[in-house]
Amino acid sequence: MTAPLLVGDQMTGGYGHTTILNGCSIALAQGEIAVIVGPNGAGKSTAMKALFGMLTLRSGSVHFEGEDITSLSPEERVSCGMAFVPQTQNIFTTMSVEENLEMGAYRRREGLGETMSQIFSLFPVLKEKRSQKAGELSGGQRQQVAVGRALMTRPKLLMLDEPTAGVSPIVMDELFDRIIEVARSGISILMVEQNARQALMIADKAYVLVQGANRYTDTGQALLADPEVRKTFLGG
Ligand SMILES: Nc1ncnc2c1ncn2[C@@H]1O[C@H](COP(=O)(O)OP(=O)(O)OP(=O)(O)O)[C@@H](O)[C@H]1O
Repeated sequence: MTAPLLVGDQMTGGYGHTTILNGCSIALAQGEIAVIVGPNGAGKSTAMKALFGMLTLRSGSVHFEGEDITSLSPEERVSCGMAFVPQTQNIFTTMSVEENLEMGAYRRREGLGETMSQIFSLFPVLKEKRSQKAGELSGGQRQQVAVGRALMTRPKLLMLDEPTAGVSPIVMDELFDRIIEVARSGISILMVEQNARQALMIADKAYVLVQGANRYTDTGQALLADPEVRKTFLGG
C-alpha cells in the first residue's frame, strides 16, 4: 500500500465540555479520494476541523506526510500542503471571481498565472465570469470558486466539507466530476458528503461515522455493496 498522506489517529475532542469525537480515526494515501459519511450530527464536520487544526484534540494525533502536525495551526497546515473548503462562507461575495482566486494565493508570488489557468481550464465558467462578483453566481458556481480558491495554494490534499450542499442533482454530478478531475491531477481529496451514495461511488476509501466514532471503513464500492450499510445509511 502507498504511504499514508494524512492520518488522524484516535481523535477525541469537542466543543466546551461536550465530546463530539470519540476516538475517531481517518486516513488516506496519496492520490486517493476518501469520503466521510454518516447521519446528521455524527461529527463529520468536526472530524474535518480536527484534521485541519480548527479543533484542539483532547487526545489522539494528526500526521501529514509522516510529520506530527497535531499542534500546528490551520495556517501552518496550509504551508504543509493542506487546503480546506468549509461548508459555508467559503468565498468573498463582494469580490470578483478573479480576486477570490488571488486571495487564495496571498502567500505565494510565483506562478500565480499558471495556477489560475489550470483552475480556469478545470472550471471554464470561472474564466467566463472572472470579473463578476462571486456573490452573483449560482450555488454550484460559488462552490467552484471556493474549490478554485483552495487550489490556488497548490495543495497536496484538498479537504471539502459538503461541497454539494444545496445544489441540484445535475450540478452535484458536475461538481463530483470536477472533484474526480482534481484527484486525477494528483491532488488527494478528503470530503464530507450528505449524498452518501454518490460519494461512495467515487471513494477509494470511505468512513461511516456514528456518534463521533468509526462504524464502517472500506472502499466505497464495498460499503455500497454491504447490506447493513445500505439498510442503515443508504435507505435500503
Ligand atoms: N461550534 C460548535 N459549538 C458547539 N457545538 C457544535 C459546534 N459545531 C458543531 N457542534 C455540535 O457538534 C455535533 C456534531 O456536529 P458536526 O457538524 O460535526 O456533525 P456532522 O456529522 O457534520 O453533521 P451535519 O451532517 O448535520 O453537518 C452536533 O451536535 C453539533 O450541534
